[in-house]
Amino acid sequence: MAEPTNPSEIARETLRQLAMRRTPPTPENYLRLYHEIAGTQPAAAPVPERFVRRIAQQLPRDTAERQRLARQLDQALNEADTGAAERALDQYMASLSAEKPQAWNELIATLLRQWEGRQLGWTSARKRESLERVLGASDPNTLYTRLQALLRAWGQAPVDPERPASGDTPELPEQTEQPLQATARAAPAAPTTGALIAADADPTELIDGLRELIALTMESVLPAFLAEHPELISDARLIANATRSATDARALAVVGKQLRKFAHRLELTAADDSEVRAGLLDLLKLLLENIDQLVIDDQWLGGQIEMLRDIVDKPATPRLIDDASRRLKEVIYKQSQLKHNLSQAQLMLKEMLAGFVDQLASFAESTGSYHDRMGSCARKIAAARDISEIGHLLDEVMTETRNIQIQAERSRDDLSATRQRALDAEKRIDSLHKELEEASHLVRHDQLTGSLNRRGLEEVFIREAARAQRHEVPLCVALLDIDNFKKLNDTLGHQTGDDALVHLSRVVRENLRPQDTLARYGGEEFVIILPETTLEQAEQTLVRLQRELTRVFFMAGEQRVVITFSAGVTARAQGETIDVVLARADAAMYEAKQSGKNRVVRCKIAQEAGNEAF
Ligand SMILES: Nc1nc2c(ncn2[C@@H]2O[C@H](COP(=O)(O)OP(=O)(O)OP(=O)(O)O)[C@@H](O)[C@H]2O)c(=O)[nH]1
Repeated sequence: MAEPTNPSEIARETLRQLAMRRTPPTPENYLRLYHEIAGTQPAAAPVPERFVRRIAQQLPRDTAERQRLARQLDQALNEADTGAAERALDQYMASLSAEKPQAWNELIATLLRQWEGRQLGWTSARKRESLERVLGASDPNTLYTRLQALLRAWGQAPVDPERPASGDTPELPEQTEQPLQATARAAPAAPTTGALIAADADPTELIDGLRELIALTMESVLPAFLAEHPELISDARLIANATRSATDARALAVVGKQLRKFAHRLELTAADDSEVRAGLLDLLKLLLENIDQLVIDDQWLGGQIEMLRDIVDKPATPRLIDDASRRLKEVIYKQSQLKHNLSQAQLMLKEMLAGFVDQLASFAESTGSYHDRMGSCARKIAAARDISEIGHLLDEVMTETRNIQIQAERSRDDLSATRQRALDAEKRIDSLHKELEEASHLVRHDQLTGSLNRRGLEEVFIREAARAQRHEVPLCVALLDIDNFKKLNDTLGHQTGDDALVHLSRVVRENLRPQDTLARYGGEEFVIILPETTLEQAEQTLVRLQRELTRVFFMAGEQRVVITFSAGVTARAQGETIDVVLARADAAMYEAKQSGKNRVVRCKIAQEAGNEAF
């Protein structure tokens, strides 16, 4: 038979052969036999669509370009547009081959540069945290891309004007009236939108940036405010992860839902927290208002109560609370010592009184037995028959009388000594009571001017230095010395000199910010601690104080007296103790005196040290 040539003949022959060869008539057997008869090659089996889609989904979308091409491929497959799908796939493959090798050297150099930089919203702690997270990437490509994104975020953040890079003098506003809370919480603050998303970025980059921003906020910012709600912290972290891996619209929609739910829970939690805070504050107020009903003698607590009332009446700042707790602890310590002395003195008084009563009792006993013996002598004398018997009895009477006289004298001396000791003890108890009352107010303050004394100054300096270091902000110290104070004392009297010191402290305190501290360093020398202040601003502050002192006269009776001072200001360099800083300020103050008084001199050395002045 002639070879079948047209398709219907081949098909017929194929069916015949299947029957003759007793081959099961499956589509595969039919196809194989058909090609055998036609002498053709079977076409490659069509690839199932599901399989193609799966491959498309697995394509890495780790750059904006690859994301765009992969999306085009998805769309072409959805629309069953094979031509468009092929084109998208070709371009995708070309993007892979065109990829430059990752320039790790450049990336690391940029990392070093950006690490040193001072970007708004990116404190060192926050940088370290985000870097650690990026370093957790599972493969080098992801690591490279994430690191790139992170550095782009750092690089796009505006320069932080309050945190100088090395070599810059930071420019702070003249009166940094910023509440402390804001400063303390600056570290975990969310980066500004501009820090992650440039306005001219393409939409894909914008979405990437926004996703990263949401993830960072959930991961690093929120936990700082949710310390008491660990379950919310772990949910926030889960959402951060979900946000990072949400690459298509559906996944983003899921994240959106989670975020909405989470925001609602946050709202409820915040409302509960604020209710608790308000409740506690009310409780404290109630306690403070009624303290006199609760304790028998509230005199010793006067200072502490006043301070606590001050705190609850004003909006509290960490600095205020820190200061108050330090002062409370100190007064509590001093008072516990005084109370110990007081109870010792009271015990002594009690013992003395007991001794006094014992002595009286034994004296009464001796006089009682003397009385008995005298009675027996009298009876013996009455019964005596001759004078020799009476002489013997008289000797006995004399001896007993002398003994009782000696004993009476001794008792009198003892009693008057005991009385004196009791009076002394009473006096001591009185003075301890007074000290207890004063301890509440005077522990850290100079009694004449009410400003801090040296001890108070040292404590404030240590606290401010630590704070400045922690927040990487400058800290300045000024030493001022009243000009020609000896002359003022000599011409107007020592009392007027004292009044002048009080006047100066009042004017200075009234013209400083609440966070600044004035301390009397000794004699007519004062120290001012200026937190979060650059050297230049510190100098300006001192000049302003000088002006203020010439404006607000000191009145010595009817006489107007202008008080001036010379000052040295310096910035604290990292790690410096108060002695080192004050020695520098003192040298500058000396220079101010030498160059004509009523001046402020900035310490030159500190300017260099001030590069790291925190
Ligand atoms: N009234 C009064 N005088 C004090 C007090 N402490 C120190 N002084 C006096 O302050 C004076 C300081 O004198 P000096 O050290 O010569 O300084 P000055 O006269 O101000 O001279 P310059 O510092 O060079 O301007 C001394 O006479 C001290 O007795 C105080 O608490 N009250």
